[in-house]
Amino acid sequence: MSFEPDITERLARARADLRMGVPIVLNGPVPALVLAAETLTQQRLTDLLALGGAPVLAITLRRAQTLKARAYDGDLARVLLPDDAALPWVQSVADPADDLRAPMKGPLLCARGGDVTAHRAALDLVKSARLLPAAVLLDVSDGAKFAADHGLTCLALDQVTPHLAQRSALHPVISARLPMEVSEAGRLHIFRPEDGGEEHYAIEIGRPPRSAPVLARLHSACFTGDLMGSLKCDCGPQLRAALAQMGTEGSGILLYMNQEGRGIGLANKMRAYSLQDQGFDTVEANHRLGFEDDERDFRLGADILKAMGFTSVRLLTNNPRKVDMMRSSGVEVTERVPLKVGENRHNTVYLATKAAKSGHLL
Ligand SMILES: Nc1nc2c(ncn2[C@@H]2O[C@H](COP(=O)(O)OP(=O)(O)OP(=O)(O)O)[C@@H](O)[C@H]2O)c(=O)[nH]1
Ligand SMILES: [Zn+2]
Repeated sequence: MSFEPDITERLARARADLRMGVPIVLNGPVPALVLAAETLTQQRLTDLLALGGAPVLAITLRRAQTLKARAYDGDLARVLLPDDAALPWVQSVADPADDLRAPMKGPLLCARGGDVTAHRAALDLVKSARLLPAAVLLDVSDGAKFAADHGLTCLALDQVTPHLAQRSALHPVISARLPMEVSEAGRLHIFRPEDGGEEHYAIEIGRPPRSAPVLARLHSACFTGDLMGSLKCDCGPQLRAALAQMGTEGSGILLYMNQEGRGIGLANKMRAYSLQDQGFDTVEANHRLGFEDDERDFRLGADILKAMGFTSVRLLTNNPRKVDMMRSSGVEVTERVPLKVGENRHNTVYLATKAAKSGHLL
């Protein structure tokens, strides 16, 4: 029946459920009930514990390393919930906010052996829902029946896993003229992903010929820097300098990617800022939260360029990963154009950390 949602649509629904604190069921060889740790309530935790069995809190290897929990599963760990687990226990394993003030009393006991496909998919899902990367899972005997009885979204794990590994296709929605301070010949293009995720934008300055390398900037959203004039990073000045250079040259493409906080979302970026207030640097803060230092998929930017007919760029960046990713995605980078602006006394350490730990060019 054509009205039935396909796996892409069901995954979007599952992300929305997890963000609202509603459980989902991942139906594989060992069906599992899944709840995002961040949006778990005491009532749902109590109900989950009443089901019996051995619930676990899945966390990433990064978070496990901070907590000194044994990650027997390589990229993740399954921390066993104590019988009397209450919500604050789940929150303090998932969220590093109080790591220093009230360190977890260990040791945390972790499951080993068995299949972790559901746990891995659950972590992918909560990450893509822009929540903390931690999820509570409980094995249930009949996943489809459990989901139907409780009105929950039920996903077949053998469809979920290959789907999460792919990136979503982006489709052009609309474009319109946008006269701007840097150039009156501006045009804004909107691209929408199929997976229900955030839209990305391309700002075209002038009418760059598709046959020659275009001056291009792959810019990740930074609400604090781009809009609020934050001095903690260099994003706002980089955005304005890139547009100004395109205006001066008379043509260019600025891709404004809604990958806030290097792909972890604004709420998680603010969690990282709060950890930075406790003395951790930008990379350590991401790791303590359970993220990699950079969770962005730059290939989306290459997808937009190609959709617009560009095959070759002069890329405004100090980040060699952006250059590498463009090239491996089939977009030629004829030149890396450095973008050194916006250093101030608040972001000197941030910029030095990116150079030392993330390979940014000074
Ligand atoms: N997680 C996290 N994200 C941050 C922090 N500071 C800035 N960001 C984000 O970092 C990203 C910076 O994006 P870009 O300026 O496009 O990328 P870049 O890797 O610095 O590379 P170039 O500017 O091209 O050299 C934005 O998404 C910001 O929101 C931080 O301390 N933690
Ligand atoms: Zn920024």
